[in-house]
Amino acid sequence: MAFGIPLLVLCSAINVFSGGKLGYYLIILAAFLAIKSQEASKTKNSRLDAPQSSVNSKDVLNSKESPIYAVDFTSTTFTPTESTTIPKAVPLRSRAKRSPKVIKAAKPIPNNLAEASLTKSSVNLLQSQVYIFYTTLTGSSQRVAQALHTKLTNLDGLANPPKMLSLDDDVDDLEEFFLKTPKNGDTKSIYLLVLPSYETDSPIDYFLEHLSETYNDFRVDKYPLRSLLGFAVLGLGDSESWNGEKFCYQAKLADRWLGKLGGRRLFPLGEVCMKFEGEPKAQDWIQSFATLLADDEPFYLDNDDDIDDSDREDEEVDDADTLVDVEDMGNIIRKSGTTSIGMSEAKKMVAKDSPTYKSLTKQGYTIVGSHSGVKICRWTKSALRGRGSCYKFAFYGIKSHLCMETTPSLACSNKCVFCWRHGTNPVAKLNWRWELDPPEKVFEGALAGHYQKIKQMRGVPGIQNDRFQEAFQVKHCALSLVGEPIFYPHINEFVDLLHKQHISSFLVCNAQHPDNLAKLAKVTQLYVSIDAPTRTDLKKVDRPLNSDFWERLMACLDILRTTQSHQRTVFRLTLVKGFNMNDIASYADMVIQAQPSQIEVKGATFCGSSNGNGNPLTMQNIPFYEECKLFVVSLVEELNSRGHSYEVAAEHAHSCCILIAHTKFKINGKWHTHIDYPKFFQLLESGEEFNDLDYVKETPEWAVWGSEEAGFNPDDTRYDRKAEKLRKKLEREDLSRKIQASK
Ligand SMILES: Cc1cc2nc3c(=O)[nH]c(=O)nc-3n(C[C@H](O)[C@H](O)[C@H](O)COP(=O)(O)O)c2cc1C
Ligand code: SF4
Repeated sequence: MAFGIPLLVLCSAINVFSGGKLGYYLIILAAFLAIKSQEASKTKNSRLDAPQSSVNSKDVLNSKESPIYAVDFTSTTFTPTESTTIPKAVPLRSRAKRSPKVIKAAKPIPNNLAEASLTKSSVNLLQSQVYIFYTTLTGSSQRVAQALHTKLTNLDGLANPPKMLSLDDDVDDLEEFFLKTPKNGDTKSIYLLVLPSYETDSPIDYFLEHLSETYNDFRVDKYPLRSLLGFAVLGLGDSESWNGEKFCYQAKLADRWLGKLGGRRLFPLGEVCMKFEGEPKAQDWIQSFATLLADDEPFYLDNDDDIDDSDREDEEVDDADTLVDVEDMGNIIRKSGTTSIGMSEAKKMVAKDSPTYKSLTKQGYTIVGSHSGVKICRWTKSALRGRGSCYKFAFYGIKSHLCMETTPSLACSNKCVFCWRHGTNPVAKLNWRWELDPPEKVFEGALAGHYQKIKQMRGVPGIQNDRFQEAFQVKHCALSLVGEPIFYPHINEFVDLLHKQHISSFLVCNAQHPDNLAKLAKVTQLYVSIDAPTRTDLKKVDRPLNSDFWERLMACLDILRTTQSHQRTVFRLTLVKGFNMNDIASYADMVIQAQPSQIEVKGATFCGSSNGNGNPLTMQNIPFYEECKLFVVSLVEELNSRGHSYEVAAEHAHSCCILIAHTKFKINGKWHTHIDYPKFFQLLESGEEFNDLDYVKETPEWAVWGSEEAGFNPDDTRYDRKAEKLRKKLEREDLSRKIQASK
C-alpha cells in the first residue's frame, strides 16, 4: 500500500511524457491507493494510540470528577483519547451506482466516537459574531427572530452586536453563508436559525435544497460549516394540524443538514407550536440559549445521534456505491427515527392552502393546476371598455382584449427588486422540483381561468359588447406574467398547443437558463429580460439565485445570436433609476453580442412599498418618460457610433415604453414592427424555415416615434382617471348643494 505516493509521482511523469490516457488512468489508480494507504495508517495509529483499558461513557458520567477533555472546540480534526473506542463501521447501501465522490475536507467532528464524552470549549462563545437567520411567510418567525436579536443585543458580555438577516431578502446568495462563511478577522461566527415549516412549497424548500446540494456536490468542501463556532435552530410550527413527524419537520431537516455540513450543534433544536405554546415557549428557548452563551460548561458530545453514516462507509466500501443523495435522505432520516418527510417528495409549487396561493389569488391571479397562473391585465379591461390597449398594440398590433397573460411556471430563479412577490414566490435554481402538470391541463386551465375572468366583467360600466364577445376567442398569449415560463419542462408542447389554436406566443425569459433557451421551439416573439448591463448591477437588480448568473446571461446572449437567430428576438429593458440606467456602453455591448431584432425599453412601475414585501424600491426609483427617452436616444447613438444599425421606431408614452428596432424593419422608409399573424401561422404550418422579417406588417403612423399621438390609438377614447375622479367629485358636491338648498 505504501507505494501509492511514489507510484503517483511516476505516473504523473508518464502522463507528461506520453501525453496519453494511460498515464491519466494510472494517476487515478495511484491516487486511490495513496488515499487508502493514508487512511489505513491513520486507523492503525489511532488504534495503537488508544489505551488498552478504555473508560466507557457511563463511567465518565458517573464518576465524581468528570474527566473533561480539553478539545479545541473549533478544531477540524479530532484525536481519540482515553474515553474513545473505535466502532466498526456499518456499511450503508445506497440505491444505485453513482459517480465517484471526492472528499476534500477532514472530518470536523469525532465521527469515530462510539460513546459519549465531554469536551471543553477552548473558545469563549461571547467573543463570537452571532448571525440570526430567519425566513417567514406570515410573520411569526420574523417576530421570534427579532425577540432573539433583542435578547442577545442586551446580553452582558457579548462582544459583537448580533446581526439579523432574512434568508429571502437579505441573503442574495446562500453560498456566501452556507458554503463560505463570513470572515471577521479572528472572530468566529455562530448561526442561529428561526425557521417555520411548510408542508406546501415555500422558500424553506429552496434553502434546504441548497444545504443538501452543497453536501452532495463533490466539487466543493464537504464540511464548509466546520469553520463556524456553532449553530442552533429554533423551529416554529403547528402541532395540531401537523402533528407527529410533520411538526416542525423543516427545522429538523435544517438542524440535521447543518450538522452534516460540519456545523457544531450548540443547543438542542427548539420546536415551538405557535398555535398552543406560541411566543412564550419561543422566549424560553431564547432565554436558555442566551444563558448558554455566557456559560463555559463543557459540551457533551454523543455521536450516536448523528445520522451521517455515509461518511463512515467511504472507508469500507467501493466509492462509487457510497454517494447518498437527496432521495436517500428520507430513508436515512426514517432510519434515524426522526421525521420521515424526505426532501425528495415532490410538492405542489403552489398548493391550495399555501400562503402563496392566498397571496396570488388575492391579487387576482387564477392558479391553474399547481404551478401555472393566469390573470387579466388592466389593459385587457381597458380595451374591453374602449379605453385603449397596451403598448403591444402600438408596437406589434396586439389588441389587449384578445390577449391572455399567463405563465406555466410561477417559480423563478431570481428575486428581482421590482417583483412584488418576495418572500412568498417559489424559487429554484436549475431543476424543476415540483409536481408537474401536463401541458394540456395548463393550456385548458389557463383559457378557462381567463374566460371566467372576462365573463365577470360583463356588468362593468362601459364594456363594449362587440369587444366583450370577441374576447372569448383569445388570439395572443403573453407568457410573461410572473415566474419563468421556460422553466416548465413542457414549454414547447404548451407553445405548440397555443399555435394549433392560432394563438400567437410572446415568451419572456429571464436569461438564466441557457439550456432551456437553446431548446426552445419557434415562438412568435422571443424576449430576453436584460435587467442590468454589468455583473454588479445585475446582482443588485435581479438578486439571482445562481452564482454564475452573469455567465448564464452571456450564454443566453450568444444563443440569441446563433441557435435562436431564426426567432424574432427582443431585449426587454426595465429601467430602474439608481439601479440600471447609467452604463449605456455596456448595454450596447450586450446588443452587439446578441443582435436582437428589437429592444423594448420600459420605465419600471411602482408595485408597492418597500417595507411590506421586501421590495426596496420607492417612487424615487421610477423614471419619468423624459428620462426614458433620453436613455433610448443615447443607446441608439452608441450603437450607431459602433456601426450597428438600430433606430428608435415606436413609442407608447402612456405606459412609458419605447421600441428600438434594427433598421432592417424599416422597409422603403416605413417602420414594419407590427406582426402579420396569419402569415406567421401559415409559415409555421408550411414546415419551412423562416425568420423575423418574413411576417412583418407596417407600423401605424400614430405609433411611430415622435408622432403626435405618441402611441395612443386615435380610435380609442382617452380616459384620464384623475380628471374623471375630479368630475365625479364636483358632481357629488353640486348634488349635495342642491339638496341643502331644497331643505
Ligand atoms: C399552508 C401551511 C402549511 C404548514 N405546514 C406545516 C407543517 O408541515 N408542519 C408544521 O409544523 N407547521 C406547519 N404550518 C404551520 C406554520 O409553520 C406556522 O404557522 C408558523 O408559525 C408559520 O411561520 P411564519 O409566520 O414565520 O411563516 C403550516 C402552515 C401553513 C399555513
Ligand atoms: S424574473 Fe420576473 S417573476 Fe422572477 S423575480 Fe424577476 S420579476 Fe419576479
